[in-house]
Amino acid sequence: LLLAQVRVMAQDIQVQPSPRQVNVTGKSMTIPVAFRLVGEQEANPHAIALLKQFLGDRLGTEGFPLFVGEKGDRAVRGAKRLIPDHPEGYYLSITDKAITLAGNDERGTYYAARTFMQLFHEGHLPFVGIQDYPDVRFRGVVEGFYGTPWSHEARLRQLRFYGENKLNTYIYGPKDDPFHSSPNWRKPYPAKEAARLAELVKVADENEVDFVWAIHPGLDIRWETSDRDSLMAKFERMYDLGVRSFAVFFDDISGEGAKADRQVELLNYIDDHFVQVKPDVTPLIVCPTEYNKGWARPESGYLATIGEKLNPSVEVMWTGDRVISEITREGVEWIREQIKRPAYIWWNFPVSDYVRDHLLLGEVYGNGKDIAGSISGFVANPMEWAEASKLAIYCVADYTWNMQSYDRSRSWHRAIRAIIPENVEAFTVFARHNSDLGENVHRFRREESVEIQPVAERFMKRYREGHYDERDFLALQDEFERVAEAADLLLIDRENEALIEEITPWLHQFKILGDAGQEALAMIKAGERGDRELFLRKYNHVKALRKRSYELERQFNQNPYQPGVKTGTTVLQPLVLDVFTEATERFNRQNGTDLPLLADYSPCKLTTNVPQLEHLPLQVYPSRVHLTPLLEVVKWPAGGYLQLELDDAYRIPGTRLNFDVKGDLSWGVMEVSADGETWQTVTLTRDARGRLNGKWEDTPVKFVRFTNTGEGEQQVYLREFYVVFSL
Ligand SMILES: CCCCCN1[C@H](CO)[C@@H](O)[C@H](O)[C@@H]1CC(=O)NC
Repeated sequence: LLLAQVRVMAQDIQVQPSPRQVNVTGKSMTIPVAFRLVGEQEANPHAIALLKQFLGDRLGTEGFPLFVGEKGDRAVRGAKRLIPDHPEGYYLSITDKAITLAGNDERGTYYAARTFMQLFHEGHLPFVGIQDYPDVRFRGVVEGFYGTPWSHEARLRQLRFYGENKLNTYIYGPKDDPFHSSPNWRKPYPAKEAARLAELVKVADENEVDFVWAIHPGLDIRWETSDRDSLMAKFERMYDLGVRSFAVFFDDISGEGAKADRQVELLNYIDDHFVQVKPDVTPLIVCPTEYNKGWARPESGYLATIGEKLNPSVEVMWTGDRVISEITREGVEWIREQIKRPAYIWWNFPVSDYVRDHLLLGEVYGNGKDIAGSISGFVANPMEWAEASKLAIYCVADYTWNMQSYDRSRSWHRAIRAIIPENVEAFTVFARHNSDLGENVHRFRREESVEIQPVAERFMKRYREGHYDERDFLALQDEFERVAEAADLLLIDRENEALIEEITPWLHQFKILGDAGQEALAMIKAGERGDRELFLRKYNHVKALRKRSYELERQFNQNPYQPGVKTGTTVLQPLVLDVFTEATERFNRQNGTDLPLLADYSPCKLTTNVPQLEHLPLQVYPSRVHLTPLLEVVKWPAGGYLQLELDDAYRIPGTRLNFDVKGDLSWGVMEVSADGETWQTVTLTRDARGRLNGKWEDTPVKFVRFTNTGEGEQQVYLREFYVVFSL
């Protein structure tokens, strides 16, 4: 046995998530050429399988002893006192005599094995004693977004990723799966989907992940025994497929399905007659209709009913103070009071189904580090881009396992190394400029381009004043070069093809941004040197790049909500536009020319007095304006109006309203006006799919508005509202 000559200190121990207690002697040993497993019969079979697969032919009947087992197993009898008395806790020790992997329970043993595997990577084994356990009981991901559900392969990769990062929960709840939600929640999955779900459950088990199957019945549930029995029957079928963890989602619904006492009656019935009678089913999880503080209405008594009448064994989900929000100590203490139990956090990040043209690749920050004792679970709702979501998921794994030691920047850098080790630098450049959401209906924002932002701001200010600092100019040029390089390096990356496939549209957009930035800066130099020919070359190149960018937006990632491909929207894109505009305006002044600036205006302004619509981004095309549809129920007060002001007077060959609403729309009226004073009503006709269509062929108008002229508040789903205009 050779003592390795390298000293290994605690901070050299690269274990993810960060372990709670690490004691080192400073010494280490070369990796034994052979190991023998002790305890195989009693230990968690998934841990044994993992070790066998990892050690491969190093495993034999002779060799260095590797003791594996749970508290009470013979193989780890000696370590009993050292095993942390916490769910999923473990004790790991490496000495010159033996290695011990001792779990407080089966999952703990599995985690000890995972940690052991990470200690291998430097080619020697440090002499270490680790006592570790997670802060949060249930940790993982809820696939709960609107949009294209993840593919089967993507889900398999996710489950293995969770096993590697000690996440123990995956909640299956894709809103657009018709067998999860309406209309087919009552029906069994067709054979093919059923087989796939069964495979997911198996792979989840192997990775010590609870596969939670969620049902979303609220859109059309009837509070009768027939629907209750349908739901129970569906759960039985999922149980037969191997599912041992269940959830009921009552989010994003209105009407009958939203009644608290009905929901509680059903949930208690499921708990009493299904969860509690099966030997091996984990606690039932519910996502309430009032799932964030912004929507909680004390007068409705909804949360009070949940708190008082729902069986205490049922977990209740919560997204925080708003739908999309940072989770704070104050916030979780508030909800704990209401629901009389710790909340099970559904964190709506990095979900991007309300900003679908953006990638959210930034750091995970803003959540309290002092909330572990007040929550029972923490699951992240990801983007429809499974591989790209791993960045945030990795950080959530770090955060929920050991909150106090969580370091947002260290975790983010480790996440990138874990996901694309061959192109860390390039992906870091890409991710740091693809992290903010832009203006959005939830008004949730994230930092972006943090390092270069002050340089860009200072440069533009001084450039306008006529004396910028050359070092700032060079720093910006360098960053745009890195942007262009990163895009090309990642576009040819073959190591994580699934990831590159997801982000390719954004990589093309990123390349254009890098080129446009360098060329816009070159316009400044050409202008300063009075080199008209060069200036015009660069000017035309930037305009061409802008057009390519615009065409890319029309071609990729088309969806009815936020179609297109946005990148660097918070700092770099505006900087390119500012530099281009300033340089062109100077050129025009110096040369008496009138080179047009880039058309980046928005020909349409939205005004409204309906709170949920206030910050609705518009999708503007050459002759159409779309309102971004909303996934949530919109409460439209009497007198509430939504108004579009066009940039000129147009005819309106077509306008469409698609409010998915119970009953008719007689309470609303659509009008147009040329001056915003006198209004004419537009006749709306309903088409086969229930959508309301109108048009205005008379005198051109500048304003279009829709008003609730009825007596009371209406609740609608704003599925579609667009105006086609023509000169
Ligand atoms: C506000 C209702 C629409 C938001 C729905 N949110 C997410 C953000 O868009 C969406 O991905 C998801 O379905 C979720 C619903 C939700 O937050 N449930 C607890």
